[in-house]
Amino acid sequence: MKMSNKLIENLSAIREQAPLVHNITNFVVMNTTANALLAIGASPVMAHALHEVKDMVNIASALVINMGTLSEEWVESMIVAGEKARERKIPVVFDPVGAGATPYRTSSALRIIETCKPNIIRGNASEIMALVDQTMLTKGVDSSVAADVALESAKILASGNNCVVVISGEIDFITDGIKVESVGFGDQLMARVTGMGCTATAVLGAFAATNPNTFQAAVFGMMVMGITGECAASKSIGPGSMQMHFIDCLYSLSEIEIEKATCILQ
Ligand SMILES: Nc1ncnc2c1ncn2[C@@H]1O[C@H](COP(=O)(O)OP(=O)(O)OP(=O)(O)O)[C@@H](O)[C@H]1O
Ligand SMILES: Cc1ncsc1CCO
Ligand SMILES: [Mg+2]
Repeated sequence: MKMSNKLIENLSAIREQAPLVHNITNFVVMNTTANALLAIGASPVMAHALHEVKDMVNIASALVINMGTLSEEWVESMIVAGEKARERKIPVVFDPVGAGATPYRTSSALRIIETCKPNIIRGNASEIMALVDQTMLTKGVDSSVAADVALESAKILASGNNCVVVISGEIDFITDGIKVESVGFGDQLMARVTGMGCTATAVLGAFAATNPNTFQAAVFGMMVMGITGECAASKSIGPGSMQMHFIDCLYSLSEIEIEKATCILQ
């Protein structure tokens, strides 16, 4: 089967099954990531209370953990939810937002990885490097280096934790420690909208919920992010309209658009 057909099959599975994606995410992106998940055809729920996360994981098809606005109580909820997800064998996707910006973020990210054993870790280059080299500094939540600079760190992180690592940027890299895929779709306006990376992580949750091949789900999720980003940028005059068009393009993304975007890759 052609790669584009497999991607379309994975996207159709999301739209048909509407998997429940449980997000423990940050205050900045709760609304936009819920809208992105709805637009792609998944069913989002945001829930972080310690008293309910186990029960929510119990009915979910994937768990997305994002530490963008972390606090000690939230980290406890993330760990309890992650452990329950492992027990149920549903995919866990982790976004180490701002790892490397403060020691608390870096140590919390490492603790979450250790206990929740995520299937996919998605971050920008600085965040991924900070998880491997603790002297690396991240400028808040933004990367200060290009994605390819973090590739060796991503491989080490993936091999050491038996997971798939995604580095996002102008070019995205996906690795399981041995294989490496790159995704070149996307537009620079994406980096001017807050939470595009968090949206990518949530979208990966929807792909992983409906595709047992985690590596493939990660590649497809990033391809859809990039193709949608290009579609949205072509209709936008700046970050505000970009944010709106991104949701609309995700909703209407068609087989023809996917075929057209990927035909050069066959
Ligand atoms: N210059 C660029 N050209 C093309 N695509 C880009 C560019 N910068 C980012 N992207 C895309 O935007 C999305 C978000 O990636 P980015 O690396 O900016 O995440 P992030 O830094 O974690 O963002 P945030 O913390 O705001 O959520 C990815 O899908 C990525 O491919
Ligand atoms: C800006 C910002 N600060 C904490 S989380 C977040 C959303 C993008 O990562
Ligand atoms: Mg981020």
